[in-house]
Amino acid sequence: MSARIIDGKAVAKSVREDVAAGVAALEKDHGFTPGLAVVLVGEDPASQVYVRNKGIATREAGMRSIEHKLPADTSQDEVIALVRRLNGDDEVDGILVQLPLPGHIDANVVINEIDPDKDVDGLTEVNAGRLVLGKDALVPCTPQGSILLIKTVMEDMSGANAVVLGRSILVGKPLASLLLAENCTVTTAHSRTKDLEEVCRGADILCAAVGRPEMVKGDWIKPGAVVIDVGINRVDAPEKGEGKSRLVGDVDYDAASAVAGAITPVPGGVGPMTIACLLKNTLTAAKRRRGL
Ligand SMILES: Nc1nc(=O)c2c([nH]1)NC[C@@H]1CN(c3ccc(C(=O)N[C@@H](CCC(=O)O)C(=O)O)cc3)C=[N+]21
Ligand SMILES: [Mg+2]
Repeated sequence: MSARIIDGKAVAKSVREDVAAGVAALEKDHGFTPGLAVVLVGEDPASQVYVRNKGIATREAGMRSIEHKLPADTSQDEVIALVRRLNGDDEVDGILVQLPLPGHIDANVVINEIDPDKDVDGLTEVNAGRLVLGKDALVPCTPQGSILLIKTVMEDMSGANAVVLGRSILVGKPLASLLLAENCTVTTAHSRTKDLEEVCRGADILCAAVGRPEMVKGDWIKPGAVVIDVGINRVDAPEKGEGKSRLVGDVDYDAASAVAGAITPVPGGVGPMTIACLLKNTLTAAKRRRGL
């Protein structure tokens, strides 16, 4: 094991402390407290855990958490009506609609109802457009957190070959835009990419965001590369006992950390940064909405 381990939990803690300080300053100087509204439709257990953790983190940062839990059979129109109400509520600075939504609801339609200035997930067409155009956007949390982690081990990404594995709207596409803004030479690789392993071997920065447990092998990695593992996959762990599971990333961590220069673990890497950046975006949205 030679790679430096990038401690996402520690970096996330420091981001959250900065947010808390910013929130306290807003309270003191302007007398208001930012509020984050989270909308959860249905009873998916993993989503319930995320939403609970987001609520805790929001309050820990000194902000208000407004939680709307709707039954799984809520209609798309009802969800849209709630989003519109939150758009018009001055106490609400950020709106997050927890994904995935139940199958009868079109997530794209619901997400695009969110006021772009309250879109703390950065998923509306307006924010995606602003990001690509290099304008002030609310930037999706996971890619934003990934960039912050790279910066802890690389002073200047300029000219580096960055490979993003995966082209999702949530992670791959916005991450490629952010790396380009850092002056990287960016390749977005995906399931149809030819010579995928060879493409990865050229990466000074390799970001894996495909959702396939341990797909990236040690010999796909350039010696000394920075490896950002965005995947959070729950797999069976019979060695821990019957019915037990564990979390693994998209990268074969043990093999990769023998080759890489720096690597994020799973858990404790990108995941905690996602929530920290959500709080950061909520503070940013609260200030911008009030012209601060
Ligand atoms: N509108 C929307 N925005 C999201 O950002 C969003 C979403 N929907 N739906 C679900 C996914 C998933 N997600 C995670 C956030 C933090 C961790 C996290 O902190 N993970 C811990 C481990 C947690 C555990 O032990 O299960 C870690 O990686 O160390 C994981 C996953 C945000 N998501
Ligand atoms: Mg993908």
